[in-house]
Amino acid sequence: MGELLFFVKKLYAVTGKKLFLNIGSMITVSLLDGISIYLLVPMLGIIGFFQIDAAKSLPIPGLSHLLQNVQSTLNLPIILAMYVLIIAGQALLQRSQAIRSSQIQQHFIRHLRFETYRALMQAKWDFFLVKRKSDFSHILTTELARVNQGTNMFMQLITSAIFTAIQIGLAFWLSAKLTSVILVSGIVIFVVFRKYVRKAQSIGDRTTELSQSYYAGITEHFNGIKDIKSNRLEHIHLTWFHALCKQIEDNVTQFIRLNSTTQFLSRITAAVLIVLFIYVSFGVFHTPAEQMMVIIIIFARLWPRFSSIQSSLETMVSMFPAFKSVIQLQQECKDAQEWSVQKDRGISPAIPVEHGIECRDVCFRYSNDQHSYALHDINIHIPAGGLTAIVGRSGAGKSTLIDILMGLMQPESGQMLIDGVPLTPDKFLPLRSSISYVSQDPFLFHMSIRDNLKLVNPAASEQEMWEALEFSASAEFVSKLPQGLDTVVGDRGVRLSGGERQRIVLARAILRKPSILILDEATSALDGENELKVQQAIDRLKGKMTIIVIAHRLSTIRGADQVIVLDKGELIQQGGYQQLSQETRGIFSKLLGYQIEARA
Ligand SMILES: Nc1ncnc2c1ncn2[C@@H]1O[C@H](COP(=O)(O)OP(=O)(O)OP(=O)(O)O)[C@@H](O)[C@H]1O
Repeated sequence: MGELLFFVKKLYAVTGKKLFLNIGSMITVSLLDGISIYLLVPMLGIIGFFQIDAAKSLPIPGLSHLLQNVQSTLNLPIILAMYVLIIAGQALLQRSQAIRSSQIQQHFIRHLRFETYRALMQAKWDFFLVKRKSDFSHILTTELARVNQGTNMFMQLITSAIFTAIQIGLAFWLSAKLTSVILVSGIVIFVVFRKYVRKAQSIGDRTTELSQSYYAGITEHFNGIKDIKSNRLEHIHLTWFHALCKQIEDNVTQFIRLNSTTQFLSRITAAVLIVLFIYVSFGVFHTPAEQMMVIIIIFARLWPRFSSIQSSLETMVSMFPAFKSVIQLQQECKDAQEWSVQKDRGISPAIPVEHGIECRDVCFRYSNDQHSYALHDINIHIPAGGLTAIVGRSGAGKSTLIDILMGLMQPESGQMLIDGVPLTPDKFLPLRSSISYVSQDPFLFHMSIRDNLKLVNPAASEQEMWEALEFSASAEFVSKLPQGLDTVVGDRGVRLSGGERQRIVLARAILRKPSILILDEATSALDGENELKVQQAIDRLKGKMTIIVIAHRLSTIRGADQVIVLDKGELIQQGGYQQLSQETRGIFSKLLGYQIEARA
């Protein structure tokens, strides 16, 4: 019940007055429907089906008088025409109400979809480190589709509920005793059927679990398809997939079985009730035939609504877990929102770095229950306009340091300063506006090279794009592609080699004209010749921007103004390339020695 209320509140918050307007038109449609049934009485009276004493048979103040007048003053064609007019008016209203219902539903889903996506986009980087990405896709697709279906059911439910309430009201007016009998039976059935609604909700919970596993599984498998195929792991994944599909099938069958059971029970109950009803009306209450007929017509139309209310309720309730997971994700994202996102409207003015970036006593752990620190007591100064290289063994903390330098994560203690001014969370986004970052695993979108480049600088001219490609030693290979700049690179850039992909991403980073360029193993996939070209181009950038490079191949950082050596999260050496290579006891010269040995 709490969930239903929360859902309705949210629906109202998003759709506002439209929801009430729709309910108003539902009431009108139902009233017209009732009137059209009442018109049957004078119609049948005129035809001579039975003799009507409206005052006795339809004891509704005003209406009986009106019907008697109608019967005595109007002839059959006019009553028939009125009937058609009312039905046509009702159909017209029903049409616009159906459209409005769908608009409300679509507006609500669009809102939820956008709100969720925006919340995700505005969440901090650490949030993504602890979450499964497939869960986001799952919520944004499957779960929202279920919420859509549930909202549709909700609209149907209120239509049916209003229709039922009005028809019951009319019938009550006509015969309070008979209607009470039916109403009490209806309420008893509803209470008895409540356990089916609860069961529907638990099936809904299971649906969420299963489809989450399905999404996570297939996303992971297709991300690792090369490993699966090359290591002959297909059968393991097929077995998993087969078992999960079977569970999904069983779960759906269980829901259908439940739904059909309630439908079945409801039909049987309807038949028993009608029989009882006729017996009680004739035998006990001696109800007049025409009044009986109107009540029977009303209930014959009403009962399917009763069962559809039950069915809609089950479907709607089975969608609540999906709604809950959408709202829960939104809340988690809001709790993890970027510090400065409220003030930032997408385009933050870049922070110019004139003197340098400094880390003062920076400590960082990925989680509070970890003993070891990924970074411990880091004190460094990165001069503006210079080339700083960060080196160290695998797991030393290089990428973590870069993430902190980019304001993606906040130090647990200590602080970062830009030109001597502490970097507060409200400056994280402006700082990132001045950075171009190329990761270890460069990412290209499934579009043309041109579109990939223009992503960061939509106004870039043809010449600027070719200059950036020239910088990253990719102009030659791009010009040889059959479609040149318009070549589509495939999913994540799969149609290019690793080295080509890296070079395009590098061109994209340069095209942004950043004041800080961060390269995390950005030339690792290049051959010697291209790496040298890129190296020389980076050296030429010195003085124009602040460059920070993470490199495993130490030969690529010979031109660095400063080398920072990390080990197990600690800063263990800092200085010029030549200076560190001569400190024979230091880790840097050891690492250098291993690499010379490996090449020999
Ligand atoms: N998301 C994470 N959650 C928990 N621990 C992490 C996470 N990412 C990194 N670590 C840990 O933090 C430490 C530093 O990792 P980091 O990725 O910064 O090292 P690195 O020097 O960049 O390594 P590599 O050269 O292999 O990329 C490692 O011990 C690593 O296991």
